[in-house]
Amino acid sequence: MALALQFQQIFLSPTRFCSQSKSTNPLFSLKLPPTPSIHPLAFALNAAISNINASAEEALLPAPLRRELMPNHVAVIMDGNRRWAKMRGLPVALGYEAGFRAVGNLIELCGDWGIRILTLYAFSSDNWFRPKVEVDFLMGLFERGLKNELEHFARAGIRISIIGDSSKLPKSLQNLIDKVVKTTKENSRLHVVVAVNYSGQHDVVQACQSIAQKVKDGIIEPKDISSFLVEQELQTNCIDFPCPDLLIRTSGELRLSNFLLWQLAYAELFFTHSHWPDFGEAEFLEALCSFQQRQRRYGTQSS
Ligand SMILES: CC(C)=CCC/C(C)=C/CC/C(C)=C/COP(=O)(O)OP(=O)(O)O
Repeated sequence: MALALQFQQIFLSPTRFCSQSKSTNPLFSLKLPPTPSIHPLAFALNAAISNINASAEEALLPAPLRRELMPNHVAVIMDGNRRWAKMRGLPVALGYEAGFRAVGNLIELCGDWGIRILTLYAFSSDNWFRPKVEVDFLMGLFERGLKNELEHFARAGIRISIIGDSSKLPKSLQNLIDKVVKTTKENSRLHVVVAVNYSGQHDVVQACQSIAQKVKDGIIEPKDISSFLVEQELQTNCIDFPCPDLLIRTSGELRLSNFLLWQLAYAELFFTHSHWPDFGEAEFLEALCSFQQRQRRYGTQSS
């Protein structure tokens, strides 16, 4: 335990979820009038500021990425935290800690690169069957992370939502989740959706139950049930783009593990052998470049 603590102090010093947000620089949000000002000097000045504005926006995106092809919504299965720890002879808890830091880096990159929604699979409804000490550690990590970063989320324009059945979580975590969700709900730079005690099958089942109830109550008729209506009833209805454009799964497993089963119908998939704690900027860039080279046809047109 002492060794673990020492490692934590040396290698896992607390980092902020997001560093100083580049997009909060007033230059980036400066709105210029659509028509040139009357005085030529003012016009030249406006044009110069406009160029700074444009180049600054572009500078946030690494060279191979094209802004118009960026995914709106990225979902991630953060697999391999325990394997990462075991490979290094470390306690599992340190794998989760390192995974948590990788989350912070990814949130920062998504904010900087203009991704609108990031959905993270933090705890599946099957994860309760893990050793109690591990589950307790994860619950503590979620609580500590949310508490420490709340102020920072608020400042960095990050909105937090939770999907899954949070009624089974420790009461203190439930209360904190309510507070974080309320405090950040007006933020619009990046929407981070954390799936905790989540099951994709259960999400579809609860949507069916809700629709069945509406039919029973005479609010709708069976013929009114459509894909659109089902989507409204899924837990991801809290976000602007409910269906992810890109799913990333780390650690070499090629499966969905009950994550966003309906919502991933047309997502592009990116799998990597890296364990989640090792997933950083270079690999995220690779995933996005791969995404930008895909032809998304939604089963309709030929190429
Ligand atoms: C607040 C927040 C979003 C925190 C994130 C912390 C974090 C990384 C959680 C992931 C938990 C989890 C069950 C991962 C699955 O991989 P695994 O650990 O089971 O790895 P394994 O496949 O090697 O066993």
